[in-house]
Amino acid sequence: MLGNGNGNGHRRAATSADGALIGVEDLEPPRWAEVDQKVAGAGVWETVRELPMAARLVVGLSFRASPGRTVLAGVVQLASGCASAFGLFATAGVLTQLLTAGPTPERVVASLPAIAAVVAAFALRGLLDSAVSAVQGVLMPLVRRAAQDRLNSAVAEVELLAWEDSDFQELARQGGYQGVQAVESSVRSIASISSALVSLAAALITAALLDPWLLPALLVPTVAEAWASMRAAKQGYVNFLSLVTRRLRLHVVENLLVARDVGTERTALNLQEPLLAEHRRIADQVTEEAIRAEHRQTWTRLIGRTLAGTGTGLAYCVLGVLLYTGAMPLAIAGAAVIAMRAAASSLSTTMVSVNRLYEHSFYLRFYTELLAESARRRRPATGVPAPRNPETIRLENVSFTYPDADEPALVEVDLTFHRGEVVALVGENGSGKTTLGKLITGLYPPTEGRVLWDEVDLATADARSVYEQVALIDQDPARWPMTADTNIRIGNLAAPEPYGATWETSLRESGADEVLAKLPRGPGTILSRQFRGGHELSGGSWQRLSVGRGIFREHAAVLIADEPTAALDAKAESRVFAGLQRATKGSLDDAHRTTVLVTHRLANIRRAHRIVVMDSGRVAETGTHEELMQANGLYRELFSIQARAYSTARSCTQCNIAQAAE
Ligand SMILES: Nc1ncnc2c1ncn2[C@@H]1O[C@H](COP(=O)(O)OP(=O)(O)OP(=O)(O)O)[C@@H](O)[C@H]1O
Repeated sequence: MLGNGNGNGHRRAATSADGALIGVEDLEPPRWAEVDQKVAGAGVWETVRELPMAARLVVGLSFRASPGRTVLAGVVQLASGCASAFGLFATAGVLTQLLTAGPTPERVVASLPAIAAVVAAFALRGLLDSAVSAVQGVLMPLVRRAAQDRLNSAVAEVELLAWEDSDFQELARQGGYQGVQAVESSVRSIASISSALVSLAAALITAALLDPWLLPALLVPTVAEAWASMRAAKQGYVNFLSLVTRRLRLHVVENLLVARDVGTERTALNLQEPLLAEHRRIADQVTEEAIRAEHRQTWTRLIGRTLAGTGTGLAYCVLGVLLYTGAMPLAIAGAAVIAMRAAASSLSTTMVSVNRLYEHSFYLRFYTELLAESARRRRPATGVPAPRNPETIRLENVSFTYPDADEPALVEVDLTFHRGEVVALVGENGSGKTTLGKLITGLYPPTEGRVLWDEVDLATADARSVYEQVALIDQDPARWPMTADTNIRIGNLAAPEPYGATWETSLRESGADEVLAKLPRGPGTILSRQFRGGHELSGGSWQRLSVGRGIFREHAAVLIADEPTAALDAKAESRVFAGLQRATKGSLDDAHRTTVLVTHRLANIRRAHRIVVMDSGRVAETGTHEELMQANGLYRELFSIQARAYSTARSCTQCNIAQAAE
């Protein structure tokens, strides 16, 4: 069952006695799953109205993927239905002629044209069915591709902050997998419904023409079967929703069992057994619930079939009564039986297909919901380009809170950065330095206040024109599973001279030249162990590539370097800091770029034009090194702690170890 959310992300911390390895047993379901619970609780009629929406979406996608093949599929499918209908009329004709009074040889001869028509109808039906399979076989992968592409394009445009929202992440996972799969499967269901409906209509019309009483008699099993199928489908969907969080947990644990990035700790901490136990525990719950749901669905289907069987029995009773009372001649009865059997068979095909589409419609909802949510979370194109090489970047009373966070990460920040400045951001862990870097560059929008590049509020500027001018050396750099040189070149894929002077400078200033020189296949070595022959780098080497990437983005007007040397050795570190100082000049002819440097190594930033000290999301102090030392505040305290460690005869590390031992 879904948890009863109280809105704070999770409810109770589990103890080890609970056996929940993740630490929280009762995770809150995503918001969209709560909404869908309402959908699942809606009446059958309300949800049946979803079917045309589902059909419209899938046919629309199919049409966009291949208009010609979509029309062809529709025509061939309808023709196949018509061939079945024609076969039914012809069969009814044969039986009527065979059962009329008179000598048998004459009746057989008289029915020969009708028999020929039956054979022709079935042959045509066979041919058309093959054509249907052929067209569908081509159309389905095309529709899948179109659906996936539409989704990818929508998701690729969402703002960065959306990925901080766990609801959106899970919706993207479900929509991308279940949703796209449902689109593809729905093509077959819709095609089969259109053909089965033609056959069903033919059977019902034949039955009604033979005797109008047969029509209501045939509708009873139809309604019973329809009710049961839809109810069972909805029960399946409710079950799916109730297991969303547990399946997510299962997925996370499955991933931990095979993920390479946690492989070392997984082995060294002997975590395989606890992870397996956790997986089995959740899998047991999911399986039990799935079996219970299957039982519920089986009961529903059984009730539906019983009612449908009773209905069919009633229909045959009606036929018997019609024959007994002489209301229907015996010659017509054979055709009536054929029409009734054809109606039952078409009905069953229609129901199976409608039911499948009905099931898919729940998952198509993820798809449409993800498209809509992505559109909502996309930064609209405003047509206002960000100023090129802004003279100033001003934060006015800026506050920022992460989605679902209780506390703000930044509070009422007022700051101005000037072109050509190197500004260092310092402060304790969690004081808001990284977050501030993301706001300066427009990667996150402020919750309150404004970020202005010159006089343009970034909220009104086209996002791409902002990012185009940003170089970001991330604290935890991306390890692009590409060749080593591409790992640097993606800093500026449009560089007119990819291996020109800027390339050389980037390699030299970042120390990436030494990394490339040691690679087994040189710059063309693939840096991912996912690929055969792929190579892995040390943490420091990855960081050098990241710095190289930042410097290679020479046209950027704003450079944010977040802990760019945390993993570097002392020699590489001093080289990188000197390189970043020089890179501040950039390639801008008439101006320097603005560099923001986030670091804990205070000795490296004494030459920064300005130092901003952050404390609990607020700006605590600003000034040059000398000014801040004189102010005798937080900066001086942090600096003195580091300086003391370096000024003793022993190294800081030895010092700390010695102190700990004492
Ligand atoms: N993705 C996130 N979602 C929610 N909260 C976050 C996220 N990233 C950071 N925070 C919170 O925002 C606050 C500021 O974090 P930030 O990473 O900006 O600090 P920092 O000064 O860069 O820290 P450090 O020196 O450890 O890198 C912290 O309280 C942190 O827990």
